[in-house]
Amino acid sequence: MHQILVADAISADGLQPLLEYENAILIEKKVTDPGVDLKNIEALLVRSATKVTEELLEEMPNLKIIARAGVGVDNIDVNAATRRGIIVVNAPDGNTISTAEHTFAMMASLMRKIPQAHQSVKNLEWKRNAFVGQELFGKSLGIVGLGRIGTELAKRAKAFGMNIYVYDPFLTKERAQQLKVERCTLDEVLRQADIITVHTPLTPETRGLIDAEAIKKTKQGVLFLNCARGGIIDEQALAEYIGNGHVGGAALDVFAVEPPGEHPLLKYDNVIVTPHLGASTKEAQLNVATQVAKEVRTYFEDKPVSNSINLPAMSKDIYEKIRPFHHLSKQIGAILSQCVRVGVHELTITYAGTVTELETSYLTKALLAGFFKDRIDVHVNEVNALLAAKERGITVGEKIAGDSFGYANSITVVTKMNGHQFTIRGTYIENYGPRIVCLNDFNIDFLPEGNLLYIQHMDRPGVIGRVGKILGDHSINIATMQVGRKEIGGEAIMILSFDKPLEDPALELLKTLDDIVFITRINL
Ligand SMILES: NC(=O)C1=CN([C@@H]2O[C@H](COP(=O)(O)OP(=O)(O)OC[C@H]3O[C@@H](n4cnc5c(N)ncnc54)[C@H](O)[C@@H]3O)[C@@H](O)[C@H]2O)C=CC1
Ligand SMILES: O=C(O)C(=O)COP(=O)(O)O
Repeated sequence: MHQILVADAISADGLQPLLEYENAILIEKKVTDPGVDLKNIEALLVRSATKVTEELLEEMPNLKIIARAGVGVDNIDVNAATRRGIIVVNAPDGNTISTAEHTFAMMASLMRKIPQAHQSVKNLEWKRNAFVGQELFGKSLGIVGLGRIGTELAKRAKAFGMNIYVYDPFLTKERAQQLKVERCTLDEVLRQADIITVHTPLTPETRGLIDAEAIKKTKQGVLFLNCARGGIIDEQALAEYIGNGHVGGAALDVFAVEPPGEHPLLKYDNVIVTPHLGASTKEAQLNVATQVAKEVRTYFEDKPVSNSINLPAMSKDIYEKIRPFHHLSKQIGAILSQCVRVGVHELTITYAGTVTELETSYLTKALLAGFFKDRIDVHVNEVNALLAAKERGITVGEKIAGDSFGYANSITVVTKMNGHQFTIRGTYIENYGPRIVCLNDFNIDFLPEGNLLYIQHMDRPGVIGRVGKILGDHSINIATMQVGRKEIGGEAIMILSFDKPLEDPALELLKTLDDIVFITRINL
């Protein structure tokens, strides 16, 4: 049973895919609640409230997947999760419309002083002259970050007759033309806009993007909106420029520290605020909860997740195509690891034939995961495989080649260690399955599954018979046997498979046989 901790307020309706999943138990508690057995939790579902720190991950050794029911993952230490092989997924588009609408509502409220007027009437006042506002029509809106939310906001602002100036280093000219927005530098946005709104993620690059220097460049009376993340606009600088009258007001849904407590910005009448409500609609919460619940279930059903922050995205169709090669790559890695029981410093993986049409970097990671499994005590998967290799000083190279050795496809790994090298090649044959077709430069053909024995021996009469006798004496039934050699009388290999694992006594006796050069069990 997979234990899933729902640590923040996530829509119960949206969690249906997990509630209906017979292999999961849902625990709705905060990570700090007494009695939560963090050690056994395999999936953690959060919004922005729970801070998923390295310290928390330390306490969760069985955690496999963190699902963020929303967009921003700045509350999650993604690097620490990646190092531990924990997949991080989010729900990137479930709350786009809600957040764009909220930003628009904040902008309109700020321009027409609705919250202040509302409070005044509630206070039994009727001050019509105190709340004279401004029209949105004809004003310049500066958007910093034209992603999903920025784009939806731009469309709505266009409909209200606003002129849109955008700063987004990743925005192409074509996209800007299509959306009828003006592509600018940050300085141009700062100088031209009547209202400036930020819609970037919070990253080291965007933290303090709008600081005192930036605010100094804006028009007198400019208005600021932040419905993205606290900290993108420097709060101290904003408070200073509202205080000196240069900035005409601000609408804030987010703060650097939430809740903000006694914050200097809260004392100004021309600052309107909401408690991080951008995504708080029934629709958005249902969307994001459903998205992450499906992702977690998909993960536990051993299928590819779609919205991972630390894994490549893959559609179901692509996954179906890559699946046999993914399995083959893992098996190649595992065979390699069991054949080469010394430290390696280089792995070069060459893909040829039909497999090159697929995402080979994903296969490389799977191969490394197979290689590190049972070799190191850290759980290695596609998420942290490259990091694990780097940390251990293993250079991983990936090549695409034209020659697939007569097969429709091939994956060849050349491993280098202490002046030696070891080569393994596999292929996937449609309607037949995965095959290892070369091992240590010997051509061979075996199915990479089950309990195998790899023997390298001198090609002399009687060797196979003596091996068979020892196995027979130990009541070990040989299921399959493949042999290969380079030349008559030279070295040869045999790969045997058994119905059950080969026990030590038989292996030790086999090692004593003359003409055996190398022998190792391979358990897959
Ligand atoms: N208030 C709330 O409840 C919500 C807040 N958010 C916040 O809004 C942010 C944006 O969400 P989406 O639009 O869905 O993300 P997105 O990834 O679609 O868009 C982000 C945009 O920012 C741009 N960008 C990145 N670095 C930049 C930089 N240095 N300068 C200018 N532009 C830069 C990117 O090119 C991209 O176009 C999220 O990261 C999240 O923090 C999201 C949902 C709800
Ligand atoms: O999706 C986001 O990035 C948000 O900021 C929404 O946060 P929330 O899930 O409402 O805590």
